[in-house]
Amino acid sequence: MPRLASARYGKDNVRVYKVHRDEKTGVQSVTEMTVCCLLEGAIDTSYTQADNSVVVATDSIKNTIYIKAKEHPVNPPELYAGILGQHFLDTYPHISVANVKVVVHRWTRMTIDGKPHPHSFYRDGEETRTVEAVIRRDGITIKSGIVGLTVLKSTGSAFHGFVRDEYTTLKETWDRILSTDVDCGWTWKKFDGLAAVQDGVERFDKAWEAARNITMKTFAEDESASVQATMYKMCGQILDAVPEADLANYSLPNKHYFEIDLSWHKGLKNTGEDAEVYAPQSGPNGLIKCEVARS
Ligand SMILES: O=c1[nH]c(=O)c2[nH]c(=O)[nH]c2[nH]1
Repeated sequence: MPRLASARYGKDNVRVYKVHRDEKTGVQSVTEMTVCCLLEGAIDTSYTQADNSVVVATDSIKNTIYIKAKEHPVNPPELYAGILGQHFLDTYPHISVANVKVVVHRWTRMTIDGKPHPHSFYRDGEETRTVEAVIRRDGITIKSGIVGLTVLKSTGSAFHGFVRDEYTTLKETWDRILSTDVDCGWTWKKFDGLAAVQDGVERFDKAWEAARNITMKTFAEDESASVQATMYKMCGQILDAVPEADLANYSLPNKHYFEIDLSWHKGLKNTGEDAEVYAPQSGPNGLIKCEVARS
């Protein structure tokens, strides 16, 4: 007999937009997010015995995502994720885990004639702010992150001293282009419950801002010996800046820019110190990951 080893279900790709209108100033603020909410619990019979009596319909889960966004703040996303997940545990005794993922998309306020515009915004990149929360009756775990922040430095990056053997063609370099799409995260120490998430809620925006600044400053200023060495430094700085986080992680593609030998055309010099025109590669790319904990 087969055995149901694990199961979760819910609604994915629920797109939500919320506006806040400041009646006094007329200034409006907007949040756009994509939400995934998957439930676990005593739901096995819905799979094994076609028993729908234990199923909170995914359509109802979608409705709940909208209703909780109306009833409660959606910022910071860590708080909204906690509120949404807690609702399912409080409402349905047979549900024991809510897995909530929130992806916040950028809408940056326009500056028009030097002034912040009260109700117009632009998408200044595909970078998102992410939250993965797991809500259980004995506590809430939250991982926050930044995904899709594309960065490039045109110098200040080297890569040499790596293994050279009969498989190696890569030349050592003391000066290369470094580019990546940042995917980084920081995992919060477990919260006892929703009240603990709510208490000192400003920690979440502060950590996000710190992680973003650390990522960009270290990327820009580090004389990088490798992606590995630079990302490890970033993780350490995030752990210093966010004392309530006990893990920091990065996953970084190494997006290669190849030199082009143009010497065949009138002896044009375009390699080594003369390199100016490069060929950006869409793949293959390196992919380098690490997770750093407190010692
Ligand atoms: O920073 C780097 N790390 C590597 O592991 C690696 N491997 C490679 O071919 N180029 C690079 N660059």
